[in-house]
Amino acid sequence: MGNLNKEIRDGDHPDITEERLKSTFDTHKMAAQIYNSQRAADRRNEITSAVLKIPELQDIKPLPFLSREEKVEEAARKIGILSEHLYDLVNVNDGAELYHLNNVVIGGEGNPLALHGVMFIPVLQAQATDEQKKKWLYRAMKREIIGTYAQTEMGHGSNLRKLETTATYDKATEEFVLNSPTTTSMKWWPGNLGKSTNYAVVVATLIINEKDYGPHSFMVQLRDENTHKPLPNIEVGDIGPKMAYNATDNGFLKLNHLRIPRTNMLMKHVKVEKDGTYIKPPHAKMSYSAMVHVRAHMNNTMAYFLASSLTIAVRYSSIRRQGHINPKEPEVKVLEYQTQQHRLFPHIARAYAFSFAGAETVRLYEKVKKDMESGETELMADLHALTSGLKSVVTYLTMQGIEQARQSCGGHGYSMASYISEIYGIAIGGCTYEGENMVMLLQLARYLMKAAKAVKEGKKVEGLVGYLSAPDNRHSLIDRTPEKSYDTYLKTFEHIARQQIFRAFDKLEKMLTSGLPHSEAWNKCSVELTRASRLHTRLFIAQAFARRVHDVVDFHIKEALDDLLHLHLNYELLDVASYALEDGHLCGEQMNFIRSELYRSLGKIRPNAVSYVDAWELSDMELRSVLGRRDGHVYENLYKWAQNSSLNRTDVLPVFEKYLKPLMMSARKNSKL
Ligand SMILES: CCCCCCCC(=O)SCCNC(=O)CCNC(=O)[C@H](O)C(C)(C)COP(=O)(O)OP(=O)(O)OC[C@H]1O[C@@H](n2cnc3c(N)ncnc32)[C@H](O)[C@@H]1OP(=O)(O)O
Ligand SMILES: Cc1cc2nc3c(=O)[nH]c(=O)nc-3n(C[C@H](O)[C@H](O)[C@H](O)COP(=O)(O)OP(=O)(O)OC[C@H]3O[C@@H](n4cnc5c(N)ncnc54)[C@H](O)[C@@H]3O)c2cc1C
Repeated sequence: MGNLNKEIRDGDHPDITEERLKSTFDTHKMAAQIYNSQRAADRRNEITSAVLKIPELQDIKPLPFLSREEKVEEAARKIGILSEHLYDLVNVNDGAELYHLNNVVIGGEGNPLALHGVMFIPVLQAQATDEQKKKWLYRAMKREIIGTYAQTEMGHGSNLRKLETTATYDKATEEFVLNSPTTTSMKWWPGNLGKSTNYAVVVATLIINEKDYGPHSFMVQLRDENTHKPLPNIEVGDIGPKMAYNATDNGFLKLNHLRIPRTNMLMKHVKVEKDGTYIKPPHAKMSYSAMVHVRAHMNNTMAYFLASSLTIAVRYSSIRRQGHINPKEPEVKVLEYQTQQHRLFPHIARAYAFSFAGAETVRLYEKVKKDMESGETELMADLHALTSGLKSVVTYLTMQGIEQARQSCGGHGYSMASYISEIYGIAIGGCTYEGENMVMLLQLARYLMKAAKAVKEGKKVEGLVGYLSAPDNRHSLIDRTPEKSYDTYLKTFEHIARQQIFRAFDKLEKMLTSGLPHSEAWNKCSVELTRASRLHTRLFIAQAFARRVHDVVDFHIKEALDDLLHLHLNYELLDVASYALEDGHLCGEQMNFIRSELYRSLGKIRPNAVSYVDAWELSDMELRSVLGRRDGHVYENLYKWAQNSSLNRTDVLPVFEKYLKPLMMSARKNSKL
């Protein structure tokens, strides 16, 4: 039998090989859990190997040394090569493979086709009629045209009902007139809008006969297909540098009474007839499908960002030696410190948990998408609630985990050589895009309040909120009864979420009964409401993790995942325990038990720590991190990496003659006086 950890190679740093030799599970079989099938895990590695053989696809130099213009150019250069050879070189079959290919070749900082794939194509697939698909979708899929999704404006992103861009129907010419009447009505933020795209699905407020019908989607050609020059009545450009994600040209767009044909409104579900008659869609929010699409996939992208940072931090912690635990022995790997383990391991468990919760969410999304094609909309509310909560909780916890990973690398974590700060910058955009986190938690809260009301009225609720009408124990049974598949833990999470949901509900009801208008009462309860949403979502994540572990067949994989689940449940419960202590559901003695289980878990995870992150099978090319190198040879490569600094091109910089020398000369002259 070969090594269980598949990353072991001759010549690697002995400290990291020592870690890998301790693995109790086959890392490639674990990858099959993370990526949902052995075939998917195999394909990732095949694609990585194919890319490594193509010299033009390698980074010209480490990305942190490129200027913004160079980053934009480098991403476009690679997209060009990739598009030419997508099928013959690497034979990409589906969205997951394409995503992986992009991560390896280009990375997370963006590329000219990012929004084209993430939103433009999905919105056409979901909302264009067959005729419109023939006109735009097939051209888009062949990359004859490049598009984006232009919804957010300078003045409004969260409140879509107040978008200022108007699409006014002109019955006489059978056209819509698209207009940005104010500075704040300019589209602001859409990815790749600035310089790359020549088409956009523009979301604008539909006006027919002076009546406001709310946001609708329109296809707009922005630039000439040959010269790429903006078309008349269109002003378009880049919004400038951002805290990260700078290979992407997020843009602005001003439309000046631009006329487009009536048939440019996406009309699969909703219609404006020639005479201006408006035909409603089967569900009022069907046009929000592109956002739901991205939200449904965000758990997996966040899991990936978190796992990338942890791979870097855990590998580095296994070769970084500093300080002693036993003064008579050599300096230890920093991974031996319990504080380091406590800082990193719970986030490893979260990365796995997000991936498993993500797989369930994508399954539900695919079902709803199929239903919607035939006009069936029953599960849309469930999906919206689930994805709203998950996008908020997962992005926030990912942000925490990446920052802990960075700090766990000490000083070198702060260098771009770690690349963690770039990953952080890219990932935390997710707290804002696709719905600001608080706004989305409040969307879930609407759903939870409806369910709570139904339960109070004696109705039985089912599905994601079924636990609200299930029997509850007054006291948690953790450490009070033999544990069966973490049942006592999951019931405790249920209790905590249920209590908070009803607490928020009662508070809201009390205010409403006192005569406060609903919107004011809602605002005064909104912190409690967002807490309810977070607890409900964290329960779902824990349940999804437990369901996955339950379904695993391979003994060693199951055992290793079970260890992570054990850590996850104890760590997360401690994080939210105050809710259960408040009403005596948990007592101090049980808290001690949970804490000691957490510490025991850290010890159990420790020998497999490197293997848990190796199982994500993230190649050096995609990690782009000196600290996270697979071979563990960090120090000599840190020195090599610094040689790329343009400041090192000469020993003496011009600023010396210009500013520093005069400064010192004058100081010396003054001291001689
Ligand atoms: C690689 C990196 C890629 C990055 C890509 C980033 C791209 C982007 O960011 S694109 C822009 C994303 N923008 C957003 O997400 C905007 C966020 N805002 C919204 O989605 C909406 O304004 C929202 C949902 C908050 C409120 O919508 P609004 O139409 O005012 O509805 P609202 O009055 O609150 O709710 C009405 C009902 O519709 C329901 N509803 C809202 N959205 C949906 C939906 N998508 N599906 C089903 N039901 C929905 C609500 O639950 C509510 O139901 P109920 O009345 O039963 O409680
Ligand atoms: C990296 C990145 C990429 C993006 N890509 C695109 C794109 O491709 N296409 C596109 O159209 N857009 C894009 N966006 C825009 C993005 O979708 C919006 O910025 C986002 O939806 C948040 O809206 P906002 O900026 O209006 O925030 P605001 O709503 O102004 O948020 C400011 C504060 O107000 C609070 N707030 C607002 N409303 C409420 C409320 N009802 N209740 C309680 N609190 C509230 C928020 O919680 C937040 O704290 C992108 C943004 C980023 C950062």
